[in-house]
Amino acid sequence: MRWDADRLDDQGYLVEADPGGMLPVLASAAAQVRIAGRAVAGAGIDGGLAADGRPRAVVVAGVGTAALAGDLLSAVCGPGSPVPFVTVRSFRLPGWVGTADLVIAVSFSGDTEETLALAREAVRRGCRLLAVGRAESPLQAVARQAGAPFVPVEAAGPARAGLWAMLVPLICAAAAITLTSADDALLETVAERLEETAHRCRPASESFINPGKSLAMELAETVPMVWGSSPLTAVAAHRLAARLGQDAAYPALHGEIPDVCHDQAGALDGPLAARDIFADEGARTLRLVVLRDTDEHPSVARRRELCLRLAQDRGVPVTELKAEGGHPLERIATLVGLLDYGSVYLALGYGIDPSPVPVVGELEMRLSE
Ligand SMILES: O=P(O)(O)OC[C@H]1O[C@](O)(CO)[C@@H](O)[C@@H]1O
Repeated sequence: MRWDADRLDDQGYLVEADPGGMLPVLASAAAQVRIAGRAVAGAGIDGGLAADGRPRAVVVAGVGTAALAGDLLSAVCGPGSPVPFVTVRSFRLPGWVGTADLVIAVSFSGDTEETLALAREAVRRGCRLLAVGRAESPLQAVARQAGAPFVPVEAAGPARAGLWAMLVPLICAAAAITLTSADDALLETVAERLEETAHRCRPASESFINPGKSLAMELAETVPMVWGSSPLTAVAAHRLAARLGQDAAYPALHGEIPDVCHDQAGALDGPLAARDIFADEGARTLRLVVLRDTDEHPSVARRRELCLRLAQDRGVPVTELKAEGGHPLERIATLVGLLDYGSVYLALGYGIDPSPVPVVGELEMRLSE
């Protein structure tokens, strides 16, 4: 696999190399937000959730992108939330989860083993349950049997492309129990932000003005360390690493400042950061990608600035992206919209079809043997 930036401006190639249509699917993010908003209204979850009052804790049960939606829910509701949020991404609920808690089982397919196990366990324990997933899926059957509310997920492409379809119901559910604010106007603002990014990152827009293609060109041939400067942008960092792994078969480290400074800053003095004077240009592979939030703790902002300087002092290349907007959902949209394009363009620049993840398919096949 060879990186070739010229591929990104070859319109014929971008269609041919993307048979699963990941680029058009990315462009449908805004539509996903609007459709999900209508699905929530149609499911009538607001009244039911509000009538039962606030739970003791909100537990989001899911894996992969669904779990990431749970992390985003927690970050959007913020550290001031009177109710704790926990994302469970395996087969068992923690022992303390019980009748006073709301378990939200999320699965794009509605047919993922871990999530179904968690949803069934929540029912057995008498927890309040909300399910979000594909219509007529096994997850919907669990909800139906338990008499629990269900929000259908409608989106094209693989699960990772359905982030907005899964996240919007979670945000609306949290709003129904007054843990965040979210109304139609906010969803429309988020949709417009995603539309704007899709326009700027559209395949026909040339690399030199296309932020998605520029990001891919910066990431190419580097090992990215992606650091968020708030809990919200740290989830965006995780999102980029997850998408790179799935779209582009590409590794990336991620974390949140300040914690990540303790764990990963050491790499700035490591073998991937050092310049090999005997090698060609490509020898230095580390890149620091910093995802800034508008809402940063002052001590975090100071560490962010200093870490950027430490990287620059060592000649390690840096990419800095900043979230925009007021509401955290809007801010995350401005970052994730762009990062998703960067990841898909990176795959295409390497000649990789961004839709299938063959090794995960193989894992699932072996598990079913
Ligand atoms: O949202 P679902 O359908 O439960 O899938 C969970 C995860 O499993 C995968 O489909 C495969 O690992 C991921 O892409 C996805 O995030």
